[in-house]
Amino acid sequence: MRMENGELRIKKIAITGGGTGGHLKIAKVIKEEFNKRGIKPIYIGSTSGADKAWFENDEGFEAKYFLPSSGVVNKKGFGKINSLIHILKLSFRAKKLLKKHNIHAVFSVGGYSAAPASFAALLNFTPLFIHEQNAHIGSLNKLLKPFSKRFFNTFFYKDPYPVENIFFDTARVRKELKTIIFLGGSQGALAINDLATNLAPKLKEKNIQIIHQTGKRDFERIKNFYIQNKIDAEVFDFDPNLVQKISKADFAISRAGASTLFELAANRIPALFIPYPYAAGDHQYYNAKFLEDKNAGFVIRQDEIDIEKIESLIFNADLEKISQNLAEINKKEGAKLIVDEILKPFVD
Ligand SMILES: CC(=O)N[C@H]1[C@@H](OP(=O)(O)OP(=O)(O)OC[C@H]2O[C@@H](n3ccc(=O)[nH]c3=O)[C@H](O)[C@@H]2O)O[C@H](CO)[C@@H](O)[C@@H]1O
Repeated sequence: MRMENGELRIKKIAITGGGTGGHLKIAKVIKEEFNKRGIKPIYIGSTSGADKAWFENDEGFEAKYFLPSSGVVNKKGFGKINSLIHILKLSFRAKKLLKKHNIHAVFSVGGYSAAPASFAALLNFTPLFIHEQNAHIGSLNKLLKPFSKRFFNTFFYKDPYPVENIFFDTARVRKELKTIIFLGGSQGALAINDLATNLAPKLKEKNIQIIHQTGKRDFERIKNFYIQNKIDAEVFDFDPNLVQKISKADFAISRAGASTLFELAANRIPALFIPYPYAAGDHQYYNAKFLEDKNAGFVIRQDEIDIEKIESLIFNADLEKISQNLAEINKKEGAKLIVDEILKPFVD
């Protein structure tokens, strides 16, 4: 396992977890950092959620496994007990996979999809590294935290949040509002879509360009709205190259999922966050509050949306000041630091 002649000889890593885009994005960025170092990790995710869609055809992994794991948090009574037994069985399956690939470290991004391989790591005495994305610790991460070798988090421990370097490389200080972008997170958000359509006439009047990510469910409705109202807008459901859209904009109105939030911060684009109200522990609100407290963004709860107030905020915000303050929120090389830490025992 040790390094010989300055070279890392054995480095077998498993990445686990997913469910939604926010978790999967971390898994992807970390995988790419391992790939840069000539390491192809294995991936252990779930058949539920978006894991397969993101990684099934990803050649950056040596092998991919999708186990039938699902959440236990919202279940009660026998349902909960059955789910726990099911996870235990899957953990033994994952344990065999870790053995088969001779895995030296497991990196988890959390979520139900991470449960089997994380428990398997503990059963095998394999070091477990956890990345918690949010300002409120998820239930699986809370349970596993005391057993983890390292627990990464930007809000509590100031670890840089791993985002693709391109968000930093295309960053610029915003000074004037010419283009606005609406973002609903990996699945889109009806509340953000409705807010956008309410603001659109005023934005048109002020000659402000609109970019709008709708999510799949609401794409047709929103596209038709802009056509019917003769408002020019760049509308899309999901674009894997989101940075290209964000970097063109001068202000964002967005859900407060952690990956989106730190990508926006890296690009130094001022944002108004409308947190998803049902996120566990209200974590999207606390994610956004972290920025607002540093004068690096705004947060308004979904049930407190007031169009006039929001118009006034958008048109009067000191974009330059916020954009400058955003420089302190996230630092480049978040993925590099995590991978360095995971590989540390194998480097002299
Ligand atoms: C409802 C809910 O609980 N959502 C959680 C979920 O959010 P969600 O899955 O929406 O995740 P985030 O907002 O954190 O990230 C979305 C990711 O998808 C990417 N993207 C999005 C749109 C697009 O068109 N193209 C694209 O590539 C973004 O660049 C970003 O990297 O995981 C996050 C990370 O744990 C949490 O903070 C969120 O609270």
